[in-house]
Amino acid sequence: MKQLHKQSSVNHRRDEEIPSNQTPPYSPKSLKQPRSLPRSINYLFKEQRLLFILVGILIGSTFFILQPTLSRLGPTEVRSSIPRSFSTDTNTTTTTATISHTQDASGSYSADSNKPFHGKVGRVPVGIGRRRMRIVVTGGAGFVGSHLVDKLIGRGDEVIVIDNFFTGRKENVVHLFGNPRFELIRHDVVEPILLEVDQIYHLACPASPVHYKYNPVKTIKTNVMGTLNMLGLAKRVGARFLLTSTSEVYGDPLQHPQKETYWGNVNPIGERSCYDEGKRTAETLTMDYHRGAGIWYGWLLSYLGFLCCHFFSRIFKYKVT
Ligand SMILES: O=C(O)[C@H]1O[C@H](OP(=O)(O)OP(=O)(O)OC[C@H]2O[C@@H](n3ccc(=O)[nH]c3=O)[C@H](O)[C@@H]2O)[C@H](O)[C@@H](O)[C@@H]1O
Repeated sequence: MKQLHKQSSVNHRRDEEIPSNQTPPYSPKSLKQPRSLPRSINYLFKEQRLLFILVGILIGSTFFILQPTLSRLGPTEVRSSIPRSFSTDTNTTTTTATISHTQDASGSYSADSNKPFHGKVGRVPVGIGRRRMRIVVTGGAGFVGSHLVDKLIGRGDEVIVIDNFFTGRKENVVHLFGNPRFELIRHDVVEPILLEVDQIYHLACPASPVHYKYNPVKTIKTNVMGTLNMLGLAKRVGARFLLTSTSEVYGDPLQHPQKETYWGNVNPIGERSCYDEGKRTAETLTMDYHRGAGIWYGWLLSYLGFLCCHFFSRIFKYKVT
């Protein structure tokens, strides 16, 4: 303690030794006289100053002309090298969309490389575009879901994907990692989740017979409890809701093609019922929430047609009330 005290007193003395008049006394600058015009022009022409100014202007303009192009190539808008095709007609109440893909024997997908990507990412000036929406897509890492997510991100919305990766793959959405408008949550829809969103696209469900028959009880649980949870969320936060149903809800139909007024020819106890009846119940729940809670809803029926073992196309019929 004593030593410290000594040290501080020494420092104090040193401070005292510093001469107080080190900084020169303040002397106000004499006021500058405004330059005359010929002198300014002379100044510009000396030492090639005008040339340097012109070169500077040229570099600046080149940067601002090229900047929009460069930003489109930036990391946030980097698109998958896989071209995708998805078109919707939002001006009418009926929307059709087609997706063409090839599927390899292992069940992994790659898009038809001849198809151009129509979902152009354009720059919308601030204040002109519509309000950005926050959308949750369940099953967004799956085949249909990942294309839907691309479309939504492409039009400028924020997307939260919820998926338990039962059949979905991170590879389907990996090109969106790092995009500030994209989030991925590993979550099973049979458990409730609370998110603040404007719209819910509910796609989570094993879709192929191999997968939905693997654990039939889980399949129907996903359809019933998962849909209930998502409808509950929609009611709570006032979100619009879209359910992906299936043409399988008609069972073994006696009508071809099936109209939405047709109720089907179904088997509630067969091996496929976990999927068919699960989707039927999901439709029932959606309509009941719509009637009871006034949720705006839509549904998407998918018709799967195998053209050959490695190629298939799907046509979706989307009806919004
Ligand atoms: O053809 C149809 O009718 C089906 O089309 C799509 O299914 P799809 O994209 O073809 O199938 P997957 O690629 O297997 O995608 C389903 C997604 O749901 C996810 N999932 C599945 C099951 C589950 O319990 N939770 C869950 O998040 C899977 O991991 C996967 O990402 C829809 O997602 C299904 O709801 C619809 O029944």
